[in-house]
Amino acid sequence: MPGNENQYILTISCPDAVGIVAAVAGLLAAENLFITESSHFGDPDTKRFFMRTAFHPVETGAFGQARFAEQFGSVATRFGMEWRLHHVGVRPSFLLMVSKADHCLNDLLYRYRTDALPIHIPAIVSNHLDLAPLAQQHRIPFFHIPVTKETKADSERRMLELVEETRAEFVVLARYMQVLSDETCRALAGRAINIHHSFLPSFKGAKPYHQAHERGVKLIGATAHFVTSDLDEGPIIEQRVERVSHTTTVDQMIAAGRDVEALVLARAVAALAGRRVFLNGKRTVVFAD
Ligand SMILES: Nc1nc2c(c(=O)[nH]1)N[C@@H](CN(C=O)c1ccc(C(=O)N[C@@H](CCC(=O)O)C(=O)O)cc1)CN2
Repeated sequence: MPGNENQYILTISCPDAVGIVAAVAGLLAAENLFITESSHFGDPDTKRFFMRTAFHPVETGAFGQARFAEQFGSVATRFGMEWRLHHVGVRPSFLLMVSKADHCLNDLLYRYRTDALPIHIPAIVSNHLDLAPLAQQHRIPFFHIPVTKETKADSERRMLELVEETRAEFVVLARYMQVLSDETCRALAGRAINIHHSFLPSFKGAKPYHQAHERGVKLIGATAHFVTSDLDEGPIIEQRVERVSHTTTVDQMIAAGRDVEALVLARAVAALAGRRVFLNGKRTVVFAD
């Protein structure tokens, strides 16, 4: 089994139909490509089909992405596919956005530093200076973009410029506590995710633990979701819960929630980096790792 240098991941989504898997596998076989892992799902509601196939060329060095695109093109056209080919050796790039809370950023940076999360982090952006030292410790460029009602549009324009300049593929709101405008959400559609500190759809908004405590819940949680104009309504990628009781104070909920938020966000970033996440209307398809 070759290392990452010869591993590829093919991701496909298209209207569901008979013969898709056979056509894809047949093309890969014809190109002498060895499938190491493959997952697929057809949604009976959206009538949409999703497939993720990992493969490597049998003969090292015999594979060309241009030739693959040429050969695969006929299959893609026949089924109306949206498809992408990802080289496993190329680390996807995630621009991180934070405010003052450091637990999600700290966790992502630890996994990045220890190579548990094979990604590239070109920049950390914040509307406060509190987390600049953490970025400097990891030698990651830090950009302070304050946000007020008056500067919001310019601040978001600068953030989008940084996404372009750093060529970040994804944007992660790692407890970034400003609501992004519709325009910015459109610019980042399908490539920006947020960690919300509740088990959505319960307790949307800025203070979910206070809402949870007031409601007297017995489970708290966290949700990683795509960012859309509708606050905390985006398609869900990952969720997790933690048991609490009548004795649990709001501060204890916030403390317990930190670990849940950090884990949920790290799992969502890992799933995106592994090319296992697909948008499926208001929902997602997330293939297991
Ligand atoms: N367009 C979107 N932007 C953001 C989303 C989203 O789903 N869509 N998620 C939030 C994160 N978040 C909850 O997870 C959240 C953050 C902030 C607020 C809020 O009301 N903020 C106030 C300002 C608060 C402050 O200055 O500290 C506001 O923006 O007026 C609600 C929910 C990130 N952005």
